[in-house]
Amino acid sequence: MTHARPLRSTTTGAIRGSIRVPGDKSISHRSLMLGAIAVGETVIHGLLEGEDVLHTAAAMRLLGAEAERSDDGQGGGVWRVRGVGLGALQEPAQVLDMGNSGTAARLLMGLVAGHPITCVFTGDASLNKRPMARVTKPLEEMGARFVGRSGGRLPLTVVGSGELVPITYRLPVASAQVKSAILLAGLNTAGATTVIEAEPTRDHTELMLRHFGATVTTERLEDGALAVTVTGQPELTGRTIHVPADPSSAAFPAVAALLRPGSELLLNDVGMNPRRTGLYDTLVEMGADIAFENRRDQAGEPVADLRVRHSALKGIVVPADRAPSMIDEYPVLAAAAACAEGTTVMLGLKELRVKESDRLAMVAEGLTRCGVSVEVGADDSLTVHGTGKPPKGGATVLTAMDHRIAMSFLVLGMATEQPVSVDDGAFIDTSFPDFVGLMNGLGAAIVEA
Ligand SMILES: O=C(O)C1=C[C@@H](OP(=O)(O)O)[C@@H](O)[C@H](O)C1
Ligand SMILES: C=C(OP(=O)(O)O)C(=O)O
Repeated sequence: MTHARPLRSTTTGAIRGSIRVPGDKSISHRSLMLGAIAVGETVIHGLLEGEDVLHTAAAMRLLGAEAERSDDGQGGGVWRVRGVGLGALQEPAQVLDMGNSGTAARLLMGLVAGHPITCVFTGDASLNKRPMARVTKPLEEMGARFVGRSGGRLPLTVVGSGELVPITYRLPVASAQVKSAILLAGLNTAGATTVIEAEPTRDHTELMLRHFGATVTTERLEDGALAVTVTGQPELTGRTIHVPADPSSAAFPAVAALLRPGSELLLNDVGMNPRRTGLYDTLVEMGADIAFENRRDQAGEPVADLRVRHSALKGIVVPADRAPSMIDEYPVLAAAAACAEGTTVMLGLKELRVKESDRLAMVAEGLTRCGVSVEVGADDSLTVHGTGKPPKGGATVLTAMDHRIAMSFLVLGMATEQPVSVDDGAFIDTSFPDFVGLMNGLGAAIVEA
């Protein structure tokens, strides 16, 4: 990103239409990474062509895989990845730049840790502030080495090994990225590597590893935790993948439709993996009229078409144990809560502090600027007091290089008395290219500020 892109969103009429938001970002990263270490060709339909995923594609090329895009004849792209085989990633001659993406950085550090190569990782100013010790610590226990800045942040150098030792690791934080990094390192490790998670986080890595031919088991332990085990050194074979539409991206047009009278919106092919649908459960509890139609399985992932209609929302308490299944959706939920009648309390949000921005602080600051009464608790809870009337708006919200802060407040601006501006919408391209065009096609009014 070079130049800031201020945007302004103005109260709109109904949000109406039928769209497909871009492909799931988590599944897109994983399809490129596993395709790169499989034997043969992997064909990916519906890959998210956002900047985060394009950084992963560029990194896989530097690590020796081929990854080429061609038109699918329907206005989209088909990606073909020719893998090098497990253990055969090549030492890159350049720094691996992960841009704004925590998923790309952490999963790829796990993958290269299990290879006898040395790689230098960096990211943008946002990513280089984010904690990486949560990944480097277990990987060091397996035998990889890391050299970098104090506090284990990027830029850092990974000295991988083809002779890692398997571990059983209990996650100290509910993080699918940490779980995935350890499982990916365990792929090229003799024996069984196990990750224990007290709370179920997204399981796209497990599902996709099985799809490519690895043996991955998930066992519920007596204390209720899940033990995920990968058997090392599988034969991974190139596959065809159909990436569903991203439920985290669909959340933005969905909330916009809920907030605007007269709205009826159809969101097609949305991924409905139960580890990702906490926001939709929450919105329905708040009174949202959302129909989940045409439920089906698509290449191992559940999918549905969501029909969303304007609804009068009520404030509720969102329990902490729901956080892993909606961890990226709290900013847009807060926008919905600001327009609801009554108070919404969101519990267990400590992890929001270390996303692309400190989302807890940025959401509270932005809502306050828009005239919404909000509190951040000492327990990292977020409380939003909705009045059932449109918030005042009329502010410019700081986005801190965070795509979801930008999109959430542009959605809020569709329902406020006065327009809401964001200081920089450029980072929306990391996860939702053409967000502005798609939303304006539904009836929004987002313009360059
Ligand atoms: O594994 C993944 O693809 C992701 C996991 C989540 O991060 P954590 O695992 O750090 O919670 C989420 O915030 C991120 O957008 C994508
Ligand atoms: C936190 C997110 O992604 P990442 O961790 O990959 O930067 C996100 O997409 O909200």
